[in-house]
Amino acid sequence: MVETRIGIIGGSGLYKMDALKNIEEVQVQTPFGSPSDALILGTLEGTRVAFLARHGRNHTLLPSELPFRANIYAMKQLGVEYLISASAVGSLKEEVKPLDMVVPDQFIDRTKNRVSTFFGEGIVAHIAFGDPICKNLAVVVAEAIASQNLPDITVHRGGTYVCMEGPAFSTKAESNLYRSWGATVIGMTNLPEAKLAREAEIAYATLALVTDYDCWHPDHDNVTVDMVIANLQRNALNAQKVIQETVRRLSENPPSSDAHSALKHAILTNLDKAPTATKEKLGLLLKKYI
Ligand SMILES: CSC[C@H]1O[C@H](OP(=O)(O)O)[C@H](O)[C@@H]1O
Ligand SMILES: Nc1ncnc2[nH]cnc12
Repeated sequence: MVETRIGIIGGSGLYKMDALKNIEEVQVQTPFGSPSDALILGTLEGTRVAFLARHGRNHTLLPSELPFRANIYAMKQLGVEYLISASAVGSLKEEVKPLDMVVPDQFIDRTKNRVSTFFGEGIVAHIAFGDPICKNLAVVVAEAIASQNLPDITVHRGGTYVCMEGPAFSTKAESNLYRSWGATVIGMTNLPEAKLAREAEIAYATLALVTDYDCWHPDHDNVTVDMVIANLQRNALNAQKVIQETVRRLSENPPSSDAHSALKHAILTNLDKAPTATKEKLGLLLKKYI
């Protein structure tokens, strides 16, 4: 059921893409359960894409409750090879201001108790994750932002996204610790999402939409949901335009990606000796290697 090569996961405040045409809602079932919501197949800039509201269209799922494996596997089942992750983040740097956009190139995992792999049950794999974001896809996203010439909005290329567990926001001690590490932005959802995309050999890049200065900045109030949503609403149209331009560029010239062969040197178990049930469950991921 190859429907599209391009997937979009909309984060907080981005629960739909207004520009999507010829919409079809698809309830996708996966071996890892149901995704956060129906996948919305539609045409954007003449290209078929799959859109998923990360928290559900009514924002009913906490970061800790997200069915990360089902979300990524569902995208894989639809044929997705490039995944754009839109995410609301807090800024950890003075120069990264609310409403700016960041295309990170690194993550620090501060999540707890999240299942971060499709593997196990008799099949062991260790993907390379030194460069967790697809460099070539990240360039397309960054160029798409720059092309919009958004007034008073800066695009920051590169940077480190700290992924915390949540749902409570950070303490000042945590926020300043992350700043001392040189991290750029903070969110609650891009891991294990990016790890699972890599295991699924899907190129992944984040469009991080800065909504606040978290709780460290002496001249700004501590982050609240109201603050995040208000800034997301101010930036929602810009975010959709950026995603639309990214899709246009991707469909014109899909970049190569190391992610597309991520499992080639990662599977440790001799698949001839692996449990049949697990091979069937992971069939979509393993079909090139069996
Ligand atoms: C509403 S503020 C916290 C919430 O927003 C971000 O979600 P997403 O990454 O899906 O845009 C953050 O990760 C938290 O889930
Ligand atoms: N300050 C913050 N911390 C974690 N996730 C966020 N999403 C938006 N702002 C955030």
